[in-house]
Amino acid sequence: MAFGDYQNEIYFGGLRGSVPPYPVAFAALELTAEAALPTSVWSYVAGGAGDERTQRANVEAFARWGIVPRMLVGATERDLSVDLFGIQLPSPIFLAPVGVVGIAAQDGHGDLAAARASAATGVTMIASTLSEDPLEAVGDALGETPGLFQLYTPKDRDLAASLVSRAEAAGYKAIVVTLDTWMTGWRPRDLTTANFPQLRGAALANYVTDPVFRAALPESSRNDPRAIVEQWASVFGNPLTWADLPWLRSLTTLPIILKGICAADDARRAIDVGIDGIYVSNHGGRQANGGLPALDMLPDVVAAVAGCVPVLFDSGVRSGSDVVIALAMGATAVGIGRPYVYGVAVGGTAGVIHVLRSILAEADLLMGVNGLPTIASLRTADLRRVGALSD
Ligand SMILES: Cc1cc2nc3c(=O)[nH]c(=O)nc-3n(C[C@H](O)[C@H](O)[C@H](O)COP(=O)(O)O)c2cc1C
Ligand SMILES: CCCCCCC(=O)C(=O)O
Repeated sequence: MAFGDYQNEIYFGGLRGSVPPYPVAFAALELTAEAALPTSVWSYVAGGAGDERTQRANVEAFARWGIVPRMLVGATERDLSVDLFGIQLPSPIFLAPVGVVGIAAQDGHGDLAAARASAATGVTMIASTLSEDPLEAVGDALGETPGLFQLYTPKDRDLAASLVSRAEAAGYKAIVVTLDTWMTGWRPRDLTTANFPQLRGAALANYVTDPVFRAALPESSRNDPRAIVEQWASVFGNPLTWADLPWLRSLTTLPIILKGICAADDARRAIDVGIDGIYVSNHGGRQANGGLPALDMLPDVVAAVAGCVPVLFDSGVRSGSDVVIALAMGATAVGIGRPYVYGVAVGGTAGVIHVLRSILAEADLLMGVNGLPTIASLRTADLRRVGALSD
């Protein structure tokens, strides 16, 4: 079934009198998710760093780019598949790693909801270190869909090695190392609601199930939530440097992707030391305020990488048209972050499936009407900047 067929399901469902169960437009989804969540949870997932200007700029950046449509192509069949490390993925989108996502789910199992949606749609998921279900359970829920594991590298190297080897054993296909969040940025909404301590305790399943983590706790404290959170706080957040990369590389034969690389020089240097993939992201504006929109940093990185390794991208993607623009700029695959969290909030697994299918349907239909039926054709599309940065 073509991704765009989801449009027909919604139309004909509407004709039969059954309205779509979840909002289709992103703005409506956002409002519904906000209404469904307690204020402190909403503030955490929707909020960002500082006055959130970078977060807003991430979204607005997409509106400054447009594709020149091509006619008489007869793009009745579209192929949105991409290759990632030799794995053929049916679509070019993936679920970005979202920690603590369980707090947005009615049943607390947001990671499992996302993994089941990944299994149902074939959309790859990057499972966060900070999950409420152990990475093995999340991996099982992915079914046949390949998953990637995101590593928040702990200070304890043995614990890092243990997490990576568990991810390997659970069948994850790559390790995504996040570089930009070894400490949290200045997040006024969280500081105002003072909810961070409660959030921290909610997503430590990968730690409490880890033999290295458990061994570091006195036996009498292994089931004590306070001791677990304290132990976690003492190991979380290794401010990695270039000198750590050979060690990271030595942990696994799986491909390693670095998340948060936005400078061309950093991308080149990472490839020189054997990194297998670059992930352009500013963490959705949650870490550094006042920075450039992530999309505006993508072209330089794509040019620097020059096709040597895949370039993943996220931050600000809200629709199928955003996906198409990022692909036309050279991203290999495009990450969906907050929209899928809102899907969890409004409908659990079904909500995430709806969000993913809506984004894919829009991308598919857009490629058809623009006469750009494949990802390869998108790469050669005439993409024009339509406004200045200060618009
Ligand atoms: C609630 C929340 C939790 C996140 N947790 C993680 C995480 O555990 N690991 C990580 O690498 N990125 C994390 N991110 C960042 C996302 O992977 C992604 O970079 C970001 O959501 C993209 O921005 P957007 O959602 O505005 O499109 C998180 C984002 C949100 C919204
Ligand atoms: C103490 C660090 C917690 C990070 C939580 C997950 C995340 O990446 C986020 O953006 O929030």
